[in-house]
Amino acid sequence: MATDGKSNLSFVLNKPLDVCFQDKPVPKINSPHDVLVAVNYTGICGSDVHYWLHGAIGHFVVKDPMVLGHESAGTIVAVGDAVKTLSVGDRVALEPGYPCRRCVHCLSGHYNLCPEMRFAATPPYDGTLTGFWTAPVDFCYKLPETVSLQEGALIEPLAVAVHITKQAKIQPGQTVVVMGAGPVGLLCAAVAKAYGASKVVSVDIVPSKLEFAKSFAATHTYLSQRVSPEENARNIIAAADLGEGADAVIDASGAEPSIQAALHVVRQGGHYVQGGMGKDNITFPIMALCIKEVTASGSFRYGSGDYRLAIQLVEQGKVDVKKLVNGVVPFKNAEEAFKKVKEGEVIKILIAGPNENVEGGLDTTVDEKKLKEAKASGDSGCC
Ligand SMILES: NC(=O)c1ccc[n+]([C@@H]2O[C@H](COP(=O)([O-])OP(=O)(O)OC[C@H]3O[C@@H](n4cnc5c(N)ncnc54)[C@H](O)[C@@H]3O)[C@@H](O)[C@H]2O)c1
Ligand SMILES: OC[C@H](O)C(O)[C@@H](O)CO
Repeated sequence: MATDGKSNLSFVLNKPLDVCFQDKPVPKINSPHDVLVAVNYTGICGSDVHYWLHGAIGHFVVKDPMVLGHESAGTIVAVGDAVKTLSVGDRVALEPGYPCRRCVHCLSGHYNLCPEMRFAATPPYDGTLTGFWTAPVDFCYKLPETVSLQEGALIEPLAVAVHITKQAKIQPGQTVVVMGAGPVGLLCAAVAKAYGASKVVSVDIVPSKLEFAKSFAATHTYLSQRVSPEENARNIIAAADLGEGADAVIDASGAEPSIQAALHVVRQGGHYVQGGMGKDNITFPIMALCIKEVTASGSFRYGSGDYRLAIQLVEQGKVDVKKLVNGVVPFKNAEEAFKKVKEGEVIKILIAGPNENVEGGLDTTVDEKKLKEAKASGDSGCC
């Protein structure tokens, strides 16, 4: 596709709470192994909102204007000379982090740990809320015919959940507790179920989130109380009849009280996974970890095979990511969408576009149907 003269509208964060639209040059295909993708849908992640509000996450500080967004799907509009596996018109989910491929972590298959990772919308790298995005072909995943572009934009958070849940080493029939019922916790619960967990308990401090969790993937829910972590843990175990404790506990909240309760909920010899990000340092119950010989793991983004598995889970109907989408807004309303996420009114909002007239076009079938249903039921989401 000739991109000369094409608009490449991008949603740029200048500094906290200061965003604008900029028409940037369309990126060039710099390697024969790259593809150029017209971005069709992008989900808003908590980290995008955090950068918008605070301009930093930990030591990642926005010093220069940065395009936001990293949960995207789009349509291929051009391919490099060496690309054999994808063609113009293919609909793809974009994996938004590009490792060096040479360091010890990349070579041992843990490329998500690459210290030279260039991750979209993690400063100093621009994100995917833009018209065109260029990426190595092996970080673009063709969507099966039955998977929509909107679902494609949700593959990124689902891949996060796949990676977290892999660390929990869940066996069929085991019991799993997931702390936090935001998008990541909900998806972890769904993946745990898909892995064959017999009980999946969602824990949160917001009743409406638990109601949704029950309708989405949880077999049991627990509304965390302002009591000691030990008491919350006893209550969770009793609420879901977990015997001596859960086989695996995943934290997808990043909240200190939840992490503390988690170590009391997990059974002897069970698995604990830290997926949530929060304060750098917290008080951590080391005696529970030690005496129960709990295996504790961290989980960061996603690695080999996670995107493919995420797409399969959607294709096979094992994780219905569409249910998380409360609304789809046009690109020009991106800031409104960020406000809605900040206000906690939605689980997931997708931003459509900015490209609506490129080859492949926009797949609006899912959102139009969903929006009509939402409007009919009086729940207009954010749109
Ligand atoms: N490990 C990774 O690579 C990775 C990737 C993306 C997001 N994250 C992190 O995962 C976490 C979840 O992401 P999200 O997008 O779902 O965020 P979110 O903020 O939407 O969800 C967090 C949930 O935790 C709940 N919560 C807060 N305190 C709690 C408590 N004491 N007990 C139980 N629940 C509590 C909140 O009500 C909320 O529903 C965040 O910390 C995020 O930073 C990690
Ligand atoms: O899903 C990926 C995450 O949102 C990112 O790692 C972010 O939290 C930090 O850049």
